[in-house]
Amino acid sequence: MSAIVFDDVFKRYGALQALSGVSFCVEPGDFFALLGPNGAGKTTLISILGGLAHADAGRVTVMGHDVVRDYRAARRAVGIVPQELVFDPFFTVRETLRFQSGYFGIRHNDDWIDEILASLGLSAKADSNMRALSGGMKRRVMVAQALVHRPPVIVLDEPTAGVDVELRQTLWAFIRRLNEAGHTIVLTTHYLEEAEELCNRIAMLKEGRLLALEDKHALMKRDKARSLFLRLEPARLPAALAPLLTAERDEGYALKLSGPDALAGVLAALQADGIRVRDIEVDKPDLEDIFVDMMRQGRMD
Ligand SMILES: Nc1ncnc2c1ncn2[C@@H]1O[C@H](COP(=O)(O)OP(=O)(O)OP(=O)(O)O)[C@@H](O)[C@H]1O
Repeated sequence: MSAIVFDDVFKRYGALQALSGVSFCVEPGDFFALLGPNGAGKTTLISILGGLAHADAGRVTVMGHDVVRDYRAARRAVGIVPQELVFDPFFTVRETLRFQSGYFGIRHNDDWIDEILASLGLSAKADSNMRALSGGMKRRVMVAQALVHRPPVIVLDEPTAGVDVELRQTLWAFIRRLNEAGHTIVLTTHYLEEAEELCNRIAMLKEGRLLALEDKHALMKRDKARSLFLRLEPARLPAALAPLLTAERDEGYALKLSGPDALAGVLAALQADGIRVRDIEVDKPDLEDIFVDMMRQGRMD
């Protein structure tokens, strides 16, 4: 059984088609990234998952529970960390978390609450009022709140937007531990390096459609384009290589290669013109290059 299933999900806001038939699954134990530019429909998908919005058509399940017909069970199976800070300013941090536990019918949850507070660096703030916390601390509470009922699936909607490096590291260390303990994690992020570092599967959404969904390593291998930087002696690029030139800098030439095999052709062209290579660097594409490329092409797989 998949942890999450989105099956042909459509959602329209007035004239705007926010989701146009999105289908994909997240498997148990995945650390899954949902990427896409502003307005792609990521938050809309997550809202439907959490029962905060209804799909016009299609089906969504969490741990086998339909988010509409089996709302309560579906809701219990998932913890969602929202993008916005939503809280009651008059409660303390601990009260907020106890209240949230009560919402799920869980009593005597203080041991787990203490563990979450400690893992998120919030122990010293347990008795502070929410309104007295800094923005970063409030965001930690949002994360804690999503975890009080120990959901098997944890969804984080841009959890590190506007958050300092320290919290980012604390948060990811904790989320990683939860993933290792068997929790399924889904995150939306604009920080591609975060997705690259943490996630094992990546989906890309654009204008309400899924552009790609792949194992991270397959995705990174798929786009074989490499960039090459050469310093030459004499400093002259053979005419045959001019179409590959992307920039001249630092007394050298940056070339775009169509794949790893293209390197042999470049070297042969240099040799034919009697040009010696003084210096050579080959860059692997990172996720950001691939992402930008795919978004530009609107590639549909
Ligand atoms: N309640 C709403 N009413 C009208 N339009 C909405 C509503 N919620 C979202 N939209 C629109 O639906 C589209 C998808 O929005 P959504 O928030 O899901 O995108 P996103 O991928 O999460 O973007 P971001 O990265 O900016 O958070 C956008 O064009 C947005 O303006």
